[in-house]
Amino acid sequence: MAATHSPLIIALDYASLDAALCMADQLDPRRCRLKVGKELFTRSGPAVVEALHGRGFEVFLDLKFHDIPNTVAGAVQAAAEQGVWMVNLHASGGRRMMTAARERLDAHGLSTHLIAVTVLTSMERQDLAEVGVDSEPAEQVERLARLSRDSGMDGVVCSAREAAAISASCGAEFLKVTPGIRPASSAADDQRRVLTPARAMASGSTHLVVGRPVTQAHEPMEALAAIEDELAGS
Ligand SMILES: O=C(O)c1cc(=O)[nH]c(=O)n1[C@@H]1O[C@H](COP(=O)(O)O)[C@@H](O)[C@H]1O
Repeated sequence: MAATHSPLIIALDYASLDAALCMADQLDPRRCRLKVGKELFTRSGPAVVEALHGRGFEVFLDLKFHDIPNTVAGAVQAAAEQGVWMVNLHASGGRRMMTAARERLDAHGLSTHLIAVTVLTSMERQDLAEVGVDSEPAEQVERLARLSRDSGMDGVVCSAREAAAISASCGAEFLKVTPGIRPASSAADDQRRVLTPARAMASGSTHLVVGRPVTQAHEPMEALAAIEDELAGS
């Protein structure tokens, strides 16, 4: 498998294995990693992970586990045993859930990166209020990032807008995987807390998750190259 130094993770949000592989075949494992999420994995199962590994890509399996500790530990183990580079769970599942997942990976010598989703990048203050969280998103992200670090996570998923504060509190090495990346010319779609690629990296993101700005582009490789150019020039 080609290990890449690129911070780019392209989200393969497709409804079929064929569509996902058609996009993967236009991309280069030396220039990005790929993310497999809920829709694609629910339709195609582990076959998609195998197929992407076979093409040389490192895979972020984004299933955002959130359940009782024993169930999440088992799910994380199952993901890691497929050889994925990264897997995630929801930090709001709490300390015992995250610790159980960490301990399960360690007990089996599995080195998959384990990260926790803080506050989804589609959410604003009003969305948090409706689920009973009376905080600004940045404040809740910070709270969950510290809990994630203390529970043995390798990093968090957050908006790039919160990455600098997390670097300050949890350290530069703590992974900040940031979706909601939008080049200046792209639509925000359903995302709310967005930033451009260059500003996201300058803010301390360690990895950028990019979906539609690349996958919906007429020329996906050109869109990817434009992001690389923006990062190189920043
Ligand atoms: O865990 C994620 O990857 C994730 C967390 C989050 O807070 N927000 C978020 O958008 N994502 C994922 O990142 C990707 C963003 O895709 P685009 O909005 O098309 O760039 C999607 O696959 C989302 O599932």
